[in-house]
Amino acid sequence: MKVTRITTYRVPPRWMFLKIETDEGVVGWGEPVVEGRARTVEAAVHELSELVIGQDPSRINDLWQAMYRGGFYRGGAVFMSAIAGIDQALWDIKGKVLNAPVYELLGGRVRDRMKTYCWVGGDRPADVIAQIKERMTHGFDTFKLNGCEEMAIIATSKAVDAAVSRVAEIREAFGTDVEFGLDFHGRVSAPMAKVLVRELEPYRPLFIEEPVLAEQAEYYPRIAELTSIPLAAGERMYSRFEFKHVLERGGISILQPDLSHAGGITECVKIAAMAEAYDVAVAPHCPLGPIALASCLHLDFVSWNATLQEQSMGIHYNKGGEVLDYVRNKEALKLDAEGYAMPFTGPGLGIDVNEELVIERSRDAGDWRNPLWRHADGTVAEW
Ligand SMILES: O=C(O)C(=O)C[C@@H](O)[C@H](O)CO
Ligand SMILES: [Mg+2]
Repeated sequence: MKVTRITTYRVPPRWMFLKIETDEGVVGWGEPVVEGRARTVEAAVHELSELVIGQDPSRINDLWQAMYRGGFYRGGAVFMSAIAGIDQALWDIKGKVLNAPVYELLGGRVRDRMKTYCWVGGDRPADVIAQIKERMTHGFDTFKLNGCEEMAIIATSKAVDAAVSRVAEIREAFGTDVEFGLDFHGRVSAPMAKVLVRELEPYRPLFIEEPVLAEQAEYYPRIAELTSIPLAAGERMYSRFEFKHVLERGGISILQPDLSHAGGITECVKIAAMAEAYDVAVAPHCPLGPIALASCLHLDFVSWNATLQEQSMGIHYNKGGEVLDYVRNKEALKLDAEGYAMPFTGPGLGIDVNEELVIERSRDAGDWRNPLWRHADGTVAEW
């Protein structure tokens, strides 16, 4: 079998799907994207396709190494997201050829179902109590929200109080009937992270995500020394070679590799295994579409230390498109009454992509951008 063509489709709300065709008619789908830089990743995919077209799609490991090492420069959000989408599609093809779900090809399931969580609140966390109540009617009991709005490098007590009181309200309203992660989203400086983790400690959030920016990773162990709240990070790290430093330094209890940013299934399964050796959990990051989510779930089903799966159904970013829109076999991503995902039964990634709708929606995909925030003094603020 040979790869004959790689096609990319930018689609609403802010995703990109990739289709790999072969000379034997087997097709695989992937989801490469850097949110807000879809066209850049699209260009990277088509440059990398020179290494894939004409090749045997079954040789995923060799194709991965060629894409990663073959261009001299490596790593980073764009290249690793492009590789991720191609990798996902190659696994999809392999599973279809061998008539097995990807998790079977990776050694079979360690669990019967996978716990998921959903977002509440938006860029600026608001209405979280009402949204938690609403999501609980659908069986969710685990949530994530942004921990704060813009946060100055040395923030005011008012800004700290706003972050803490929101969490206090959640505990006041739901007690321990709910669990929730707080996403600092890289908005919090190292000095303010020390303040916030101490103030938040009494409310026991399930985890604090991106307590500081990934480029401040040396602070993870220092912040971890100040709190018992598990720290989580990973959505802006892109390969084993970045995650290894985090594991060696310590401080992070939950790694959150993104299957559409960190080199795909091939790379993230290795990251999950590395994390297990350090007694660190994995909770794959996934604010994206159905193919990304399916890729995460195949990793979850074979990783003993997978603890939670982010899924973006109803996330505040999904304007103009929802996770199940592009999926014919919507039942494959149906969550049970307690918010768990079930093992796929179909071959490959287990997602039957509605290609007609993808093509139609790709004609007017728009170019999603995250907002550029600024502090009151006009300086750029971390979004
Ligand atoms: O889901 C998360 O944890 C996020 O931090 C969302 C962020 O990754 C946006 O997707 C960036 O566009
Ligand atoms: Mg996040």
